[in-house]
Amino acid sequence: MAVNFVSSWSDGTTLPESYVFPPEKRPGKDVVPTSKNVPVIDLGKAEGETRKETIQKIIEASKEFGFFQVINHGVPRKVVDETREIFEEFFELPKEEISKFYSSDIGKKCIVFTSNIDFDKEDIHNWRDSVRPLCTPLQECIESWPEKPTRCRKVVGEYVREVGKLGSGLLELISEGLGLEPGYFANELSENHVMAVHHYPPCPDPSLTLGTRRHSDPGLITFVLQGDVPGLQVLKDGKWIGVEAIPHAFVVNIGYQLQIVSNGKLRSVEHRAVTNKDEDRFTVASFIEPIRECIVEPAKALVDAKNPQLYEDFYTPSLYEYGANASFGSDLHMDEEQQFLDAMAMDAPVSSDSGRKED
Ligand SMILES: O=C(O)CCC(=O)C(=O)O
Ligand SMILES: [Fe+2]
Repeated sequence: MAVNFVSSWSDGTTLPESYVFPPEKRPGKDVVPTSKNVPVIDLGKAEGETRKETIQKIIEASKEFGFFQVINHGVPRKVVDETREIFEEFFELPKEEISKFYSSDIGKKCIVFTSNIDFDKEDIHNWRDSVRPLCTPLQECIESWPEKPTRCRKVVGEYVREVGKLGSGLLELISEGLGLEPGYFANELSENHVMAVHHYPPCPDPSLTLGTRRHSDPGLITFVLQGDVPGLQVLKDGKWIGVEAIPHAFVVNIGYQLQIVSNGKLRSVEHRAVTNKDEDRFTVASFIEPIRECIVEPAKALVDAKNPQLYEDFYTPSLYEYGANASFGSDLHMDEEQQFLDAMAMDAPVSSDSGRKED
């Protein structure tokens, strides 16, 4: 099947109309500061005397920005470098090879898409091509991942294991920081792991389009390898700030199910990725999230007379009713996402099919 991958038709000189965002959604020509404000946290200090202080930094950053970066995170450099190389090679394979994975079936263990999973239904497209391997259960998923490049399954399998360890460790620090019992997240709340790897080819006019449109992530927590080409921007007090590209660091952000579990203490913040004129940009996102059939609710320990429960408990399939593209690992459109959070807010009218469902 011939697929409209940006990387196959773009010669870097023309921006088709269907990639031009309406004026209010475009990045425009304003220079966005690549801010050092998004905290960089040294996870090497998460043990011993500096543990408390490190946890404090994580909680503060998650409240203020919904974002932070981690260094000394324990994922070996070799695994990070090889994973990036594998995906760069993947996107360079003949398009017939990549197209074998083209599908909008989000249940498939590995799909490739361009712009978004629902490309055909979109008015405006994102300037990107993506591959989305599911990772749970890992052994079963690996068998459906690409066999080319040859080391793909082995290397990416290792990457998923390492990022899984990092995720569990960080969630443990967060649960301690929130005052929850140890292991609060070490169950079905964090059992599902999905990746989305994006290729943003050079774009003739980055002021008019976006690589990834404005969204926030629906899962629990996300880890993004940005590499050395910046492009990720975060909304802070109504303004966009750029996230500095630190090779080998992970950008971490809070998904809105963690916002709900933390009863609004931690924030899931909107972000987007801009394109650039000169360089290919590759990012590797790992989404850690609740299993598909699970009750998600504000932690009881965080609700009391002074801190009323802010969100309804909900059954995860209800989240998927907020759009065909409510597939974790892809961007939910803002209106769907806002509808979901509004419906879950305690004082909002909850539509009959959006709340918790009985078995
Ligand atoms: O590619 C990026 O910089 C961000 C990607 C992202 O936000 C996502 O996949 O949810
Ligand atoms: Fe995202």
